[in-house]
Amino acid sequence: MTIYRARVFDTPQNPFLGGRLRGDADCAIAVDTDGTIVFRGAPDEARRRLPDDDLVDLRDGLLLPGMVDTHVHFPQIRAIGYLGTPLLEWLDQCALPEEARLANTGYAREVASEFVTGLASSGTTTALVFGSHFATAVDALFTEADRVGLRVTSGLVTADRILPEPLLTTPDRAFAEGEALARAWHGTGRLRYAVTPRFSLSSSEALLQSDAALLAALGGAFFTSHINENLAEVAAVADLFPEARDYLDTYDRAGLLQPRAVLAHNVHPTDAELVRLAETGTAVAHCPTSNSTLASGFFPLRRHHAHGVRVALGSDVGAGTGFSLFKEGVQAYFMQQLAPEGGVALSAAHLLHLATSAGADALDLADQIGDLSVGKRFDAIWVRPAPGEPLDIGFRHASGDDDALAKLFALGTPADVATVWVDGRVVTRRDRESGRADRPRAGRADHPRPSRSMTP
Ligand SMILES: Nc1nc2[nH]cnc2c(=O)[nH]1
Ligand SMILES: [Zn+2]
Repeated sequence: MTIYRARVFDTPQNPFLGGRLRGDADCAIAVDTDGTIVFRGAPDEARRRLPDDDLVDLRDGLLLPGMVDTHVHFPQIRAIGYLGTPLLEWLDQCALPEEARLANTGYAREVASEFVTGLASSGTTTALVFGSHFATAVDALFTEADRVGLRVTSGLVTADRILPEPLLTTPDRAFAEGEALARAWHGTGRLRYAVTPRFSLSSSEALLQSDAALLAALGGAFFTSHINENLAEVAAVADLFPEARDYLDTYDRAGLLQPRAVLAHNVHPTDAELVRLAETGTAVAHCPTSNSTLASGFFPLRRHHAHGVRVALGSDVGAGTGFSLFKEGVQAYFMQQLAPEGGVALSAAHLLHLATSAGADALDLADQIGDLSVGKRFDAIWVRPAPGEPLDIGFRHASGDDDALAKLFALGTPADVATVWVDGRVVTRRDRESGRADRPRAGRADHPRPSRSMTP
């Protein structure tokens, strides 16, 4: 058992439904050797109940739930930062040529290591990851995620038209390769499989049907793809699927929609699509830096919520500009502030909820992660800015919890994420002197600065 003593922020009560930020100025959280939170309360009570257990003093900073990224592309870490083109041109010029390089398994392994390091060192402990068109590359991703211990749901990306030839497959091959990957990884440790057609634009009806058949065959797997991101894309999908009522219907007709489904973007939905998303329980990943980079448009958050559609955050690396969900949170705030039809006024508590509990809910993990309550897994991040940095000054002069959290979203970067735990084990820690995050490690029980002698 280890007791962590810290200032703790989380959002067990949904702020979009009247809940508030839970800010505990001086809180003890006891975690058993299995990684479950077994006590949360006053430090002196923790000491009374658990007099012999290690106590780790994290009061110099903030303890938050691990971040949950519901849409991020593994093969695109080296493509981040290509500015100035809309979606379809960006795919042609930037993303797809890079994705083709993952045919080389050595290259894919390097990228997998960079990618998992990028997630962990930014404080992302759980992610729904868009995989690669190459089964060997997806295998490399699962291998690395398993080694480090992150919670990753991912799968083979499928396409059978429009994309460059090396990225194409056939419905039969997609099924066979996806099934083999899922048999190897779905349910292994913290890993799960996601059936992943790239988008309807690059999918025949037969391919979507084969993806749906695999989803049905696996049981408990996810479906993820893109939808309604860009107006030229939406028009092209309408041309290719004349029978479909709308973009969503291309997936719906194949039988892909379900509560374990996450569609990225949905910047340009119809009301009928929002109704159907809610009916099927499909969640939406809102990716605000990507929507800005590619000038895709303003995300209609109010309409999603009015229809009862679940929304969480995605970084959409590499159209998105990095892994940090602090940045995605503040960009979501900016865009709602500027939305032409009137956006949702987002508080810092809303942003934390979108980056943690809402993501846990979208990934059907709300019973395990998303906040730091008793009974949940200890997936957590310790944010400790360097002394004298603007975030450190902000924390020291904040007027209260909401103000401190707003400063975190305004100023926080991966450099401020000092330690990251999954299931109670350190997966990465940043060296105070060099500022470097150590290479994410293979889930060893390993805690920062334990001190049994410290009295709370
Ligand atoms: N943002 C984004 N949208 C897509 N639609 C199809 N593929 C992609 C992709 O890689 N990134
Ligand atoms: Zn994407």
